Amino acid sequence: MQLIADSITHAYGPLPVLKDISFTIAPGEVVAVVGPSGCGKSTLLRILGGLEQPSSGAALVKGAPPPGSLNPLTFVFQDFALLPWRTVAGNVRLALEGHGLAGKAAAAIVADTLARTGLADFADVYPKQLSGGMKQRVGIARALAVKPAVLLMDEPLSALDAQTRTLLMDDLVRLHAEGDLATVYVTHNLDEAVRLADRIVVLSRRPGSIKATFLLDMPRPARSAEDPALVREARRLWDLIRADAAEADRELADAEVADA
Ligand SMILES: Nc1ncnc2c1ncn2[C@@H]1O[C@H](COP(=O)(O)OP(=O)(O)OP(=O)(O)O)[C@@H](O)[C@H]1O
Repeated sequence: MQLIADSITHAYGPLPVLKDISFTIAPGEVVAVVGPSGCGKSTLLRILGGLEQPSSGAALVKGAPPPGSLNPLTFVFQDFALLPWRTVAGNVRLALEGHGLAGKAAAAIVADTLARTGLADFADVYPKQLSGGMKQRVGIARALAVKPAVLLMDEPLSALDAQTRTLLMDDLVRLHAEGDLATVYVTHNLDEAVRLADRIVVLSRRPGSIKATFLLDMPRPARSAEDPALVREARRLWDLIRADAAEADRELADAEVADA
């Protein structure tokens, strides 16, 4: 299944947010979306996932989702969004219950998903007993349980410390090596983008339009944070974003002063 951003333009009332965004996410691909604060990254992700309708253009799906997919487009958010009164297994099962799946069939999927995400020993633990990294593993497990074609990840690691981020990036690399899962990965963190993405879409400041697209053809499992080629790519990205980011920060600061 392909997910297609087809000339997406969006405004909130008088505020133009996105301008003529087009790209395609193929099976197995990881596309990172980066750009200055407020340029419309999260809005674009919500539109791609069908949570919002764009002012013009469309988010299109072409082809069939993987067999057994309960939710072809599934979100993973920064704040984990776990239910505190449910165990790890209970949180993952919740995603299945939403699709009418219970009993043995659900239990088998939950067990398989927990094993794939390194959570098998934590099935009966409650979220408050888990570190931030483990909580986000549960968030990812819950998303994987419904067998998505495309994961839509909005700053999934930005609440975590650097070490935990590295571990979870390793997890994501492994999960993508298992099959045809595709991901749209919104991030501020250019190191995450160059570690994980096949393609990086760089948005301009608001209204976000595509300023550049970077292709990274190095195999994901072979990449490491210290790799000089990746460090160079991250620097090229930053050079491209820097002026827009500074301007976007000034606009935000001006807006805050005006609000005060
Ligand atoms: N529901 C909404 N109603 C009105 N304005 C909104 C809404 N959601 C977002 N905005 C505005 O649209 C612009 C883009 O927001 P969005 O969250 O998509 O940007 P972003 O690039 O993800 O930002 P950040 O990098 O800070 O997370 C911002 O100016 C924001 O205030």
